[in-house]
Amino acid sequence: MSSIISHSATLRFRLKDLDTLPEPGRVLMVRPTHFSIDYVINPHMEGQVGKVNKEKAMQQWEQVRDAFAATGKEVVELEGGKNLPDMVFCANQSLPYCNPEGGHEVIMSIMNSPYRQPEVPLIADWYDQQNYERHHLDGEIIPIFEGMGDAIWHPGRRLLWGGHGFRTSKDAYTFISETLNVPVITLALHKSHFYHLDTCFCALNEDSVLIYPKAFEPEGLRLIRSLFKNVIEAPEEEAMDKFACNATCPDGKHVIIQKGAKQTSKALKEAGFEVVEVDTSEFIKSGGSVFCMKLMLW
Ligand SMILES: NC(=O)NCCC[C@H](N)C(=O)O
Repeated sequence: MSSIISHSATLRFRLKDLDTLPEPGRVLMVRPTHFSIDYVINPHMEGQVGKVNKEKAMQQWEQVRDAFAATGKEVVELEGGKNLPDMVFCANQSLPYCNPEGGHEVIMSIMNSPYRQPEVPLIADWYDQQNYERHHLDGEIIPIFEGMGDAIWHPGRRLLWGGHGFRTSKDAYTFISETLNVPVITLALHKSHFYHLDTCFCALNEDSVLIYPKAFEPEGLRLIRSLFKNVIEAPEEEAMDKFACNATCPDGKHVIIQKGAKQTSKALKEAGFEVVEVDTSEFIKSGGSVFCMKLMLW
């Protein structure tokens, strides 16, 4: 069922009308060997050029990797490309999918920044080794799409949430919806600190989502509230400084999140989740945390 839904008035299905989507069993991570801040392409990077502590970043990355492994997921490690300091944020170069026949497909990104564009062919090579069917957007028509930074699967259902405004053009979702045969709910982003959907929206399980509400337009909030029964809200300072909404719930139960997001962690615990705190402070300097540092796949 392909369709684009941008207004709650045109939402014609309930979650249980949609086919189920299996839980991803694997986690891809790119080692931060070449991670650094060499340029500024989002507001979090301002004043941070040259300020990454590389040894600390490696330790933090290993802690995140171990947290995913502890949930029982298979972690696949890739080496980052030389001179590609942002490749560690491997949520961004692609959108993988497991189709109803169990086949593996992927939509490759068109990165907004020329600094990051060479990351995509390296990740595409990896998908070829994994026998994924690759799809590419027509760059003449769709200028930008940043993979799972903006396009996030609804846990357990064949439904995609698609952020747009800063790093992804809304038109990308027409191609994605038709190619993968899934409905896409589009969400406009309008605050530059929340430039990817994954900075303000974390789908936890089929019924629950963690959001920073002010990053959305009223219509986007209506759509989110129409499909998630439990909407947990992160306060501004935790969403902004602790990247609280850039958490990941890989199994519907554990939430891996930047440490120190106290109110968010409390709300998650009250909602029945097990909170696993990690420190990603070196990566937050670049505008990313747990969610961006990995890619869930099948
Ligand atoms: N939010 C994400 O999905 N990724 C973080 C990307 C950080 C990187 N410095 C960038 O601005 O592209």
